[in-house]
Amino acid sequence: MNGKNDKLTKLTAHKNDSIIVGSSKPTMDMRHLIEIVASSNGPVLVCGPTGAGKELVAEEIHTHSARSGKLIALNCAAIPGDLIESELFGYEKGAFTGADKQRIGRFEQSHRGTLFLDEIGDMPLALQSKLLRVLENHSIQRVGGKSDVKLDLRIVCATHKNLQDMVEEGTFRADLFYRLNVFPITVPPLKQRGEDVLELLTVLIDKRREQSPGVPLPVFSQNALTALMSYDWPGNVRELRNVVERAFIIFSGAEVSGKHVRENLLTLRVPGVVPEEENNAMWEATRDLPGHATGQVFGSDEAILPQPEDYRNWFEHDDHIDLRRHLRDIEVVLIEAALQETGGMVSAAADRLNIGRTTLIQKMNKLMIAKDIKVSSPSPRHP
Ligand SMILES: Nc1ncnc2c1ncn2[C@@H]1O[C@H](COP(=O)(O)OP(=O)(O)OP(=O)(O)O)[C@@H](O)[C@H]1O
Repeated sequence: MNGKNDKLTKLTAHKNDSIIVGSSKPTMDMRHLIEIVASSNGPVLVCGPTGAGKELVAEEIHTHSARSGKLIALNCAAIPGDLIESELFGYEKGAFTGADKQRIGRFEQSHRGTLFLDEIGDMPLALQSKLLRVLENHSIQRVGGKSDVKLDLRIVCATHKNLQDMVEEGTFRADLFYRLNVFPITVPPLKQRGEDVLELLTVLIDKRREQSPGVPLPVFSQNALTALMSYDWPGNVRELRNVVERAFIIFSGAEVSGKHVRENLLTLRVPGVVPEEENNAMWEATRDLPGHATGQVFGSDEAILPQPEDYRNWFEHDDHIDLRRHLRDIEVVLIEAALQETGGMVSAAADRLNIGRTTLIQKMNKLMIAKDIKVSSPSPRHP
């Protein structure tokens, strides 16, 4: 890393033997729980929203256990319901058409190791009772088989669904739920552990750099970091990983500003850049506004701001305007300009904008604007 990203690394990197990145309290608490539970052989239920790191928790539990076997995974949502049984239990030769030789299933593959059943909420009801029996008896029968195979099993399940609700609806067996829920671990959504964002960003940038050495890094400005930290992350760490991916593609070797983050990287929340036609239409429609044609609006001591009334004939130029977006853009530009003018002094900027300091701070938080606005930032490679 170079420049700001170097600083970022020093600020946020921490050394430990965990694959779970993050030093926020919720993450540390979760890691502590994992350490406690890893050494037991009981089932663990990992809950949390999609992309938050449930699979990583399963990996960590296995790594910290003393179990000598492998970590074997099965995603119950990714396999058609009628195939899950043979995937899990394996089958004997001739058990069904196409079973031309014996096959060992995931239960047996995970003997002395850990079986990770992802999306357990998607397991068909009929199989749920079979899983319960395995948990009680510590043995399985292959499909088409007659004898029991004794196994040393450790099961970790994960779900983003609310199993308790499913139990009430009758779509998840209560007895299995209580058997699995002995040791629940909840992976909090990323928005509840905002302090982890910078650490994760550093690690994800490093990982991405390892994949393509020689590609110049995107350099995140302070504003960009502030914007990332104030975002809600509905897609959690997976979404952050996608943001890093996009940053490498769009801003390789360039500085990423807060505006770039809002408009180019967090496209889930803020739709992409204004299409060129929309931009042109905006320019066409405002070129006749007072001051615009003469460059006075931004260029002269006698600048005249466009007046609200001047927008009255907007629809003579275009059929639509995204009002919320337009008003938000004006707010962002003026607040950033005021902060720049006052060297990041919030009270002074609030004076210039004729609003209260608290109001300005609320707006800065909402619009993800940092105090220390950069004077200029290079354009992205492919804006
Ligand atoms: N704390 C973390 N530290 C480092 N990487 C993380 C962390 N949490 C998640 N990731 C990364 O984010 C991505 C998504 O994580 P993971 O697949 O574990 O999420 P999940 O909760 O199992 O999602 P889903 O419910 O959609 O399967 C992976 O690339 C994972 O490596």
